[in-house]
Amino acid sequence: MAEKRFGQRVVLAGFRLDVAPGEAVAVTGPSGCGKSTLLRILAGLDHAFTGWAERPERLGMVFQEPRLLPWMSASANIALVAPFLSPAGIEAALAAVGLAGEGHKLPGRLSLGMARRVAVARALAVRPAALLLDEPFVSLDEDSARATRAAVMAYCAEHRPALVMVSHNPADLDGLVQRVVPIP
Ligand SMILES: Nc1ncnc2c1ncn2[C@@H]1O[C@H](COP(=O)(O)OP(=O)(O)OP(=O)(O)O)[C@@H](O)[C@H]1O
Repeated sequence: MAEKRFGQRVVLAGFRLDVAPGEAVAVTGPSGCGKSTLLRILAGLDHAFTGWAERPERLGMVFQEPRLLPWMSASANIALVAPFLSPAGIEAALAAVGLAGEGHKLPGRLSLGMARRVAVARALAVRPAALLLDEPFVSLDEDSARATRAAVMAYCAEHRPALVMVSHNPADLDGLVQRVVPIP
């Protein structure tokens, strides 16, 4: 349950969301209704709100922008959050999102779509109990989006995290989530 104020602007008033382990939920709503704000609150990145939020310790988050460390290769960005993975494990994480053989590249040498896929691979690599995805497949071509969506679905089938995703794409809403929660 949360209510967040930005000056006079109030978002998420009276909003409540419960997501069980193994459940996948899409949050939809008009631009500016508070979807990204909700994810930040759920992730524990924003504490200045009225209400409460509970989350498991192991979180994976994909922001609207990839947010990779620009001085580290794609593989090193993943290794940073998942030091328990072997080089082969990191290569497998990249291959799962269609980026086999690209791990040596710095973020500046990746397209936006590739960087977004590295961000998804990084979020899955931490083996999160909750996965928070902010429009994760936007700006991906159809094949990349399909591969990346499949990687998320495979992770969910195997590890059963609670998944909260911001998306307007019917392909996500049909295939990936069990429930759509509109924010007014
Ligand atoms: N740091 C901030 N300072 C002031 N206002 C903010 C701030 N962050 C968000 N807002 C406002 O809060 C509202 C919710 O923003 P948020 O980014 O959560 O919306 P959203 O539903 O994710 O939008 P979109 O679909 O366009 O990404 C918007 O009106 C936005 O202008």
